Amino acid sequence: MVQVDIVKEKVLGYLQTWYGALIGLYVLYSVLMRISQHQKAKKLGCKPIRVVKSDGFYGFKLMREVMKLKSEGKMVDYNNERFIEFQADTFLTYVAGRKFITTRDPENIKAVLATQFNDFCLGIRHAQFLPLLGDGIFTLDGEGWKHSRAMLRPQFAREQVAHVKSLEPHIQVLARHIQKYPNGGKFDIQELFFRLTVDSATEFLFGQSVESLKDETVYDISKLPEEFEGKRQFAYAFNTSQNYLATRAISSEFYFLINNKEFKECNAIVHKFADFYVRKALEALPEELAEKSRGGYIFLYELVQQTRDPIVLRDQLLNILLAGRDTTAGLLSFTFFELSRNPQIWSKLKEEIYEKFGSGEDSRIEEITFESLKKCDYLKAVLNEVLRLYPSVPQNFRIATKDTSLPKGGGPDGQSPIFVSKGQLLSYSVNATHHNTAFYGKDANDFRPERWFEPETRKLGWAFLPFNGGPRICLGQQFALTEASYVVTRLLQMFPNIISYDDEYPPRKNSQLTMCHQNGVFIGLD
Ligand code: HEM
Repeated sequence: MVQVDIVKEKVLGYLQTWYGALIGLYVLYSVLMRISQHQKAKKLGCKPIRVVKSDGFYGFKLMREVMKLKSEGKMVDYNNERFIEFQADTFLTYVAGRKFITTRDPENIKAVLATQFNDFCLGIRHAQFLPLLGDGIFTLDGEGWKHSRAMLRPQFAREQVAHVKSLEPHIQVLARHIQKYPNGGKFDIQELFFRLTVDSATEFLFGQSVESLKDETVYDISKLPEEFEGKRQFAYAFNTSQNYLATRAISSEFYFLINNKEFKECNAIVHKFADFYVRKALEALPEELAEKSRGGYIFLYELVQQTRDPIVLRDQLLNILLAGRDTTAGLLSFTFFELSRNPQIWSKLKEEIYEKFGSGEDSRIEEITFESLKKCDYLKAVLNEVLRLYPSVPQNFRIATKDTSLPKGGGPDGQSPIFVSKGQLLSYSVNATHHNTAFYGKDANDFRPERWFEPETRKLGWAFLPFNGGPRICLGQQFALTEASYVVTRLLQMFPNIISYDDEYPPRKNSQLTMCHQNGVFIGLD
């Protein structure tokens, strides 16, 4: 009894110090929070999450392993394997001391992206991407995002994305690069696709391509109009800045530490390019813009009719460039990677394209339109299958804006709702969903476009989600599919034969902001 009194006295004495009182308050607050969360969870019908993994001391061991796997190009596949290993579609884990809910369950993904859209946000993506992207659709939450979406959505209407003609000059330059490797000589098509997509995207967005494909190996660059100093540096600067953004994203709350001189210089080059063309568009008369748009739809020229604010224009265009460029390059690269390994699929695709649009010298280029490409069923199946096996954004993140729940993952069978507290980090892996045998059968890991003609694949709903879903669904979906379809069609018409020089399967994948091949895609075409 005397002992208890002594301890009591000591604790009270300690609590009378300012730091003691502070700690006491914190403990009290935590206990009250836990009680309140427990009550909310009960009300929402939640049960404890079925699978919890500590992954070494608070996930520090896992983090080390994941960084190693990432550098080897194996992280994306490893993330899929964990669902299989844990026999769970949703689990809780720790990464560097932080609690993390991971899910591949389509019902949970649907809740996060659509039915409970307001319960989740992007978190600190805006701050992480701010130096390059400013305030734009891809990074904003809440009212700012709503406003951006309302402003940009009409620009992606069908007629706008229908312009495939402006792609042809870029394809011609791309073909010259391929012709440098005759008789099926080995080259990296991924590197060329990254240049193609930055060229076509800058033309579509700013009205001026950066023409990164036109280098001295295929072109007399002295003939290139240099409207201002810095245009030729754009592609390199944008790539470099993007890599910094990816590192800032991985660094989570410590993103601000990644802010060196190179990053700042590259951002400045990108901004200088964007500002130059924005200023030109703002200074031009409406009839001049209409004249310039005659050759193809220019996003900037339409957007100046919505806003005259040069910073808004710059930020939104760079947001779209970031969202649309690497994703399309990745889709094209994985498509040629798989086609080169699957001669039967290549032949079947050629048959469809040659029948519809001819081949070689007899190609009927003017017949390749948004509408006619949409009727190429096998081509659509091939692209779907690539997006299934290699979704450009394999894993994505959201943060809970309030105490809420997710429909699945709790209780002994994992079928009950789970509680998600405010501020909880959540990751959803569409890549893991796309590889789940429960939806795609035993051959879920195989590249088989034919599955897209089978009735069960057509009914997948939220189990096939390469473009996201709900209010934040990708705005450029039709644009990307049209561009990819056009490029595939034209390359097949020009080069009837393909060979693969990559023997590693599944391929090593580089997953920064978006996914691509770790070491390039080496093929031969002739
Ligand atoms: C294969 C090509 C593409 C894929 C797989 C893809 C996929 C996605 C995904 C998964 C998101 C959601 C990102 C998130 O919320 O965290 C997204 C958003 C977005 N995408 Fe795409 N995308 C592609 C091409 C494009 C293109 C070509 C454009 C524009 C020209 C574009 C414009 C956008 C925009 C503006 C958003 C933000 C939408 C919003 O937050 O409201 N995308 N895309």
